Amino acid sequence: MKRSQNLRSLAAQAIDQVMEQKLSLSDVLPPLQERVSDKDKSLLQELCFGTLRTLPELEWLISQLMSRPLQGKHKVIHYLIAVGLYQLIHTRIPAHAALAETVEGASVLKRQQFKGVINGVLRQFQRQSDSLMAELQQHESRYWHPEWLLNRLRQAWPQHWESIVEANNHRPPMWLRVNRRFHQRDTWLKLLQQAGMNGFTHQDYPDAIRLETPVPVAMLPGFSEGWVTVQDASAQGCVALLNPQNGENILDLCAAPGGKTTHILEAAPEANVLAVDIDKKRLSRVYENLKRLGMKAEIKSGDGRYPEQWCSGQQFDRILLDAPCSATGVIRRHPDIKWLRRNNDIEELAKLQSEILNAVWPLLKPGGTLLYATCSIMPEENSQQIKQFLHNFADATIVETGTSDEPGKQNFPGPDEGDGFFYAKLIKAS
Ligand SMILES: C[S@@+](CC[C@H](N)C(=O)[O-])C[C@H]1O[C@@H](n2cnc3c(N)ncnc32)[C@H](O)[C@@H]1O
Repeated sequence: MKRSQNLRSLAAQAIDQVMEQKLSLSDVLPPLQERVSDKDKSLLQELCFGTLRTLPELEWLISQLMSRPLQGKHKVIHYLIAVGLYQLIHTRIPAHAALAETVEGASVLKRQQFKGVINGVLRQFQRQSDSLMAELQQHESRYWHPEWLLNRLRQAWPQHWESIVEANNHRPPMWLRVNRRFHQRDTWLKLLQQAGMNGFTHQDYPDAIRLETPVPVAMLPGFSEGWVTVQDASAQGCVALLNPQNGENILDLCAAPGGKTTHILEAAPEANVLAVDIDKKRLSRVYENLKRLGMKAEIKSGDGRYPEQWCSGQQFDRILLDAPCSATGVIRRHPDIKWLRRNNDIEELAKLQSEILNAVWPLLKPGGTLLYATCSIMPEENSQQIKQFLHNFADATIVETGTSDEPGKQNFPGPDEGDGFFYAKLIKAS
């Protein structure tokens, strides 16, 4: 039996590490989850995700409620107060329990001296919440995004930025990919319905099903047998567009953790797939995913910018380049992205993407297909990147995904849709 832990103090520590040390929540949260009972895991996750999602609102409220913000080694208490406010505004946790547990969090963090301050701030919020929440509506903090990102979104997507922000601020839908090797999508959907759950198909992506209500994977028919995989619909669009065929040589570059490697092999089980990624630790998850689904691929670690390090003269029929990117299309799944990315990352990533794209184009056979994809919604990483590429490489033509003047297909996140994603399908002259 795990001892009961103060979840608010754990959440404050996780948020402190994301915000102050710029660590990813997906690295910080799992070791904390191990310290709590199964019952408490989902509440701890909700406190971390929710507080990071709404942080600008919480920060603005704290600035109204405290004359001097807590800094330095006491910053964790600042985040504890944010966790307290998050519960009062956005959860159904009874206010007295939210208050008591949050105040107690200060003792667990060995900062008893702040118990009175935390109690005072949270109670003052309760007294003034109507007027404070009304005033918040006059401030940019109501969008829950950092200023640099809002500015970029407004500039890039004057028509769409508000719906993008709205989608980013909601919990994501749960999408599944039905493994064609076992069932047709509609057959598995019937199995899901027989098990008392419901799902919806996607108009463009033939293997995708969105669950009406997210559930633990163990409840899904045949999950452990590999009948379905959790994967966002837009991510599935990559293999729909790549259209891999049995017998072909396929390079899956930037492959880890292997979500698309396994999809390629579900669509074309007899394809020869080489999966390459720079990150050895993430590559171990490609092995795990292949093993779960009983599939085989060649796996190599290497830098996409230097193919000579991992490819000895091989040529490919198809290349999937799922490029490293700002991940601005998946903020609703990873709200820490808003706080880990910086404004000038976008240009740095665009440079890296173009170096990788230029380096692997020569590995494509004449007549072959390269699918460039990102989970970004920034034109610099997407349409502008491909426009420049088409300008530089006369033997490249864009098909099915826009034109040379307006290259690519850009998906935006939506409540019943997949994540924000970009695809450009390029064919090499034969
Ligand atoms: C969007 S993720 C890939 C997701 C993966 N395709 C999937 O479907 O599961 C981008 C990947 O690019 C890898 N990466 C970053 N820089 C790279 C480089 N220079 N060469 C190769 N891989 C790189 C990262 O390690 C990361 O795994």
